[in-house]
Amino acid sequence: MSIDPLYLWQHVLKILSNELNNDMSFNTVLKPTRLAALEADTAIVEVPNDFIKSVIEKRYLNLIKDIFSSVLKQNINVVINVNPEGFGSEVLPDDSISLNEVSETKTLAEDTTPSLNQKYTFDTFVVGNSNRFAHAASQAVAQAPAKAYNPFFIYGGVGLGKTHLMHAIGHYILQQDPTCKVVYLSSEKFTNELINSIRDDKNVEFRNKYRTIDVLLIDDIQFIAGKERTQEEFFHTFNALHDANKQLVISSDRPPKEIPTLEERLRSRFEWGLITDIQPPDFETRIAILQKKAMMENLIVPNDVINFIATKIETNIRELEGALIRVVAYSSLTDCPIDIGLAEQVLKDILPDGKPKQVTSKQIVEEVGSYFSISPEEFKSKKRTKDLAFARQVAMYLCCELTDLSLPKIGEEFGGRDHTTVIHARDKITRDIQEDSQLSNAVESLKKKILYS
Ligand SMILES: Nc1ncnc2c1ncn2[C@@H]1O[C@H](COP(=O)(O)OP(=O)(O)OP(=O)(O)O)[C@@H](O)[C@H]1O
Repeated sequence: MSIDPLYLWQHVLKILSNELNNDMSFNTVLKPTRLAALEADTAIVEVPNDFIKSVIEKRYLNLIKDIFSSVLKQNINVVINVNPEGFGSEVLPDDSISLNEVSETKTLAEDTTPSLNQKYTFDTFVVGNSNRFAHAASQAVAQAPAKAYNPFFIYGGVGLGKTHLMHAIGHYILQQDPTCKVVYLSSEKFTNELINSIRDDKNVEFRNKYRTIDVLLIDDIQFIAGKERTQEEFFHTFNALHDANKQLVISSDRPPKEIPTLEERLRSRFEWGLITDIQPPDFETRIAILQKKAMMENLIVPNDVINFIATKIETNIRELEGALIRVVAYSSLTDCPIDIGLAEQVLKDILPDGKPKQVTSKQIVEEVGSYFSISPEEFKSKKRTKDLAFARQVAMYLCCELTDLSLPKIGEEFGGRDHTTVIHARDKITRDIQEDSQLSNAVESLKKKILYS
């Protein structure tokens, strides 16, 4: 059995898009491409014209090679060939634009049609205990936009299906009414467009674009925390849409009240409607997701291998899918049958002996810092503001839990604090976790991030 090049290429592009942080040139240069063949150790990628070929070769070739090599666990050469056939007319014409203009090709007026992933529908979403409520609420919103719950706020850890549900809502609404103006975007893109509109003096255009739509699906809202001007603009967009009875769907990696430096007026608005969370899937749901993915992609994978993957990867559905692809791709490249031995071999580096990797205090400080929007230096500083002191205690607690460092050593890592401070932090957070389920979830997801990413 061989892996479908289309499927493999989509997977590579997804990783690439994440690596490039949704860089605007992605849609212009990298999307109109396809994997024509994967022969031995060479991937042949087809592009519509010489211009795109030269941009990819100059900017992205090494990254693409790295991604292929890591997905397929062997060195892969990548060759870019020009083949205009079958790419359609929407592709950027050859030489129509210079290399340094690539990231400027999208205008504000453009792109109000949502870029919804065709695969992210309610039909392809596997429902389990961890996401049942979020799924039911999403369906209610899709069936009665702006009537059921407005705004609708979904939160949960990385790769657990928030974007999938948002797209499913968008698809459903468009099926019922294709004239409906549905816009999906990340809060980062909203911020970038706002910045561009200020730079290009196109504020009015920006406002018109976002205040005249019927359904706004905005992903990863936590990124607007601390960005005053974006919050201000989003506040007005929110009000304009809500007042006009338009649906807002918002996602985040945490509930509104845990987003630091989010303005109170926005926080309270996010709490007007329904807030729902998605938890990591249980074992049965992980199995069901893997079986569904295998079925959708026509992959034949033995049950014991599915069980093996579902046992090993517990928290992130994106990683679950990635592991399945790796195993199938490796088997098709090496002509070896898919069995547990092969799966173990292929997934070895992401599952080191099943034991969690060695954790350092630096990693803990980085993850906790990114969660609370605090820089690593601040953890060491003498400052004791409430938020900082709390984040520091969480980081100290995690150092006690996840590293072999002694208490004095942990104190040292946090700006030379005494070991009794570390004991106090450890005991306090242990108590807080027992009393506060949201904190408990947050600490659990931080632990998983530190241990497995
Ligand atoms: N319940 C599910 N059934 C089927 N596939 C799922 C389910 N949940 C997530 N997935 C798949 O897992 C992958 C990651 O999901 P998605 O991108 O929606 O996660 P996310 O929560 O938005 O993550 P992030 O926080 O990184 O943005 C997608 O390919 C999605 O289709």
